[in-house]
Amino acid sequence: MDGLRIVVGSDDAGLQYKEVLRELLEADERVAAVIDVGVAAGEETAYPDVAVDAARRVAAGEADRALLVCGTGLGVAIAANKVAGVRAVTAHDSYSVERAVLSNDAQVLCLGQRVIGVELARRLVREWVGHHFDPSSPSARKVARIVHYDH
Ligand SMILES: O=C[C@H](O)[C@H](O)COP(=O)(O)O
Repeated sequence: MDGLRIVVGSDDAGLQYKEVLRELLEADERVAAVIDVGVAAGEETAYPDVAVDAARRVAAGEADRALLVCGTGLGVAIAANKVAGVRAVTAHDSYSVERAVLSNDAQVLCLGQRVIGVELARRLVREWVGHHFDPSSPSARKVARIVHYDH
């Protein structure tokens, strides 16, 4: 399997975790490329703008996945889901992260810096990179129904 191309992004409330998680992904041999869409320190871009930028890159095929961080992981998910073809989830436990990929073929994982500790965030991201959707699984026809409602 080819390495993943992953977009990372956050607002100011998620910046610290975004930096930590970007470094973790850059050091992961399962990851081919990491594209950072901000924010940088001192920037206050609103979370919907960062999330939609990242989601559009996934929808355009520029990246395979996106990892987004805000205070709760909620706003970035709501915004990313506005982009047709993108399935973004907020997940703060191991099982949900697994099922987000295996059941929902979600390309975007959203985390809340104000919700979980950094070590849990790191663990969830390491696990997330190891999950891959199986298009021949029984879940595929359900995901196809989500895709149907994109149009
Ligand atoms: O979902 C929104 C995020 O948690 C964001 O980082 C903080 O948003 P707020 O400043 O509107 O609470």
